[in-house]
Amino acid sequence: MRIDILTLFPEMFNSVFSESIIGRALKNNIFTVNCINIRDFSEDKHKRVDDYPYGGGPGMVLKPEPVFKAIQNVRKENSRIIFLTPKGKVYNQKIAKELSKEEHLVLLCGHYEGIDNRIIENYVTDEISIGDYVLTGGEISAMVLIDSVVRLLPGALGKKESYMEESHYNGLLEYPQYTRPREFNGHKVPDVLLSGNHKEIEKWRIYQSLKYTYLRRPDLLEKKELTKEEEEILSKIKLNFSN
Ligand SMILES: Nc1nonc1C(=O)N[C@@H]1CC[C@H](O)C1
Repeated sequence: MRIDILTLFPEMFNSVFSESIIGRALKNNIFTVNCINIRDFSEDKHKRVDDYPYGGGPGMVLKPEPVFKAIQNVRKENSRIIFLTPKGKVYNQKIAKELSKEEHLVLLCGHYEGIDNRIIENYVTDEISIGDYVLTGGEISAMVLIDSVVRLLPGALGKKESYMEESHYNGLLEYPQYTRPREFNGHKVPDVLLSGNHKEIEKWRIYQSLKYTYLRRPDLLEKKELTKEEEEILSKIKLNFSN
């Protein structure tokens, strides 16, 4: 997978691409990435990339020409041109999985009050929001998208870092995790996890996953096709936790 990032602040991405799992995936050529400064495509002698909004109002708007030139400079036939914006569809693991199968992602990071709408209407394929809040720029949203997509690419996660059972992967919240020591500040690890009884451990994990999802994200349960066993466990949970 190739990822091109169109941004006014390419330096913001340095640590993301040099550290941890994403840094290692890059080093191992699991994906390639290129940060492009939109300002390099401004033909204005002052390298301006923004201007006042037509119709008045506060703030500035990203001009269409430099953004268009930057997009044309990187786009390929089947590129997904993704504009990060609070007005987009809210990002989730399902979208991450879908994007992880693409060959080429172009991430357009907004700034100021936004971007000239003619770019969105005519050249953007996807508008994605990472949540209902307003950031100062789209760069952090782009980092969130890259992290969640790259970790799904074959070979990105090492043997130890399985993602098969993580929250929002199988549609439910993940069960609680514990590691050594067995007792910490008087708090013990649940006995079942020390029992070596994998059937019981699996049952405990399904129960915990359904419990957390029922209590914190019942909306995920509505979308999830539960097995008969999961339905039975959920009925017990509802009895135990019905307030
Ligand atoms: N929430 C979000 N999900 O993706 N991007 C955002 C976001 O707040 N973007 C900023 C809005 C104004 C500035 O243009 C950039």
